[in-house]
Amino acid sequence: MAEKPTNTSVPIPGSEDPQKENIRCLSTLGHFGFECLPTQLVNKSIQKGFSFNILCVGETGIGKTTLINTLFNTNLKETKSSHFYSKVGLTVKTYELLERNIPLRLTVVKTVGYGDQINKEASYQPVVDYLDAQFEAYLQEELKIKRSLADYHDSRIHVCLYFITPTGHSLKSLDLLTMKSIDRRVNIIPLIAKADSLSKNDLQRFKNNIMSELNSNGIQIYQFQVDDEASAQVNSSGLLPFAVVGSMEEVKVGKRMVRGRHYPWGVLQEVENENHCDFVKLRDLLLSTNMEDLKDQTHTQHYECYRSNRLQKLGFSDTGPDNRPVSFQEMYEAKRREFHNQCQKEEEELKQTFMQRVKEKELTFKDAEKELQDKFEHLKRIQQEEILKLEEERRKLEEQIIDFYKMKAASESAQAQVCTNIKKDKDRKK
Ligand SMILES: Nc1nc2c(ncn2[C@@H]2O[C@H](COP(=O)(O)OP(=O)(O)OP(=O)(O)O)[C@@H](O)[C@H]2O)c(=O)[nH]1
Repeated sequence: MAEKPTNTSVPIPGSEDPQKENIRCLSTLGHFGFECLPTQLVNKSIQKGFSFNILCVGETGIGKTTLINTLFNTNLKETKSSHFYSKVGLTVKTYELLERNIPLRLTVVKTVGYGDQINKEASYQPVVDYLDAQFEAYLQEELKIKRSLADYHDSRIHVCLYFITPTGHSLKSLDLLTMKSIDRRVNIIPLIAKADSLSKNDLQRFKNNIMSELNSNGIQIYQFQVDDEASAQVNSSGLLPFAVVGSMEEVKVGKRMVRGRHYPWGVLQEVENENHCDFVKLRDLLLSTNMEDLKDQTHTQHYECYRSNRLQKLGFSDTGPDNRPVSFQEMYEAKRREFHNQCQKEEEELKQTFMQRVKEKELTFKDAEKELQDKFEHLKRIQQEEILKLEEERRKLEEQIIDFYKMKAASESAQAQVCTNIKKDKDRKK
């Protein structure tokens, strides 16, 4: 593309026009040219609207819903969950919020029944699976030929608010297990929930214990961006994890109405008083200064990590076996060849196995045939012997019959002779 001449007036040394020295320079009242780019971006973003996805992980009744309501100063309708679920579940709800004409599509994902089971693996696995499923859905959309990423509802989680039970001691094994398994998948911000139940000294000790446990277990939590002074301080000032108190209850203090928790003994815990808890710091850092960074980190760090692992598992890589960079086309061709060779190899192996089995079967059939033939010959021999025996017996029987008839004839003629002789005797006597 041809470069357009620019309108900048950089004076060339020695070329000052003495006539122009008296020209007045007026600064413009409006904005012109590309200095309007940020305005264009702002207008476009407002038109498009913003979206933010929060995952709240914490035990049942730890104050997840109350804190989200307090953060967004709204009343997101939630049903209370029970302690008797057989496994951990997740509720996903999306709300359309508006603050001074800035639309925000807020998705709140909340654990249900977390920490109520004996099997710890069953408690954190659904969270891990959910995070991966959102990355997978985005990856599938990216890999489509016809992508619609502009209006795609990106459900990847931008931040995980991890609610730590205010025991005052240390983290539970479930906290460590869960955070360890999700820290490469999401930006974790640890919170001490219901911090009003801890004294000031206990709270600071608890915070120190938690941070040293997270460090010693190599758990990576979200690092607030360093180009913002207030955010950068948080990383090293001992403020983390944020001690938060949630409440939507409005109480009159002097002439102003504040949100706070009123106790039976009369003291008031103000939610938005920085001397009472870290709620304001959390809200400022989360919503005012770091929201875009959280989304960036989700895309550039966590999603990128998932994507590269997933593609590597599918056999893709940026370099060949000789460490030479390879293009996607080359990789595709190599994979296709590899697949083709693999198919051929498997086909060959199948053929060999088939031939081997045919040979084996043939041998078995031959053996069986021979066995049958032998049996047949044996039976035939037995049958012939039987026939011969029967023939012999028949012959003997026939001889006996002939003898019998002969004897019968002889006896009949003898009987006839006797009868004749008797008759003759009788006739003679007469
Ligand atoms: N003391 C104290 N109580 C709180 C705080 N936040 C919430 N609660 C109370 O804790 C109870 C449970 O709060 P929810 O916000 O419903 O807790 P949840 O974690 O969303 O509960 P499930 O969704 O049912 O697991 C309610 O009675 C709240 O008023 C807090 O900061 N301090």
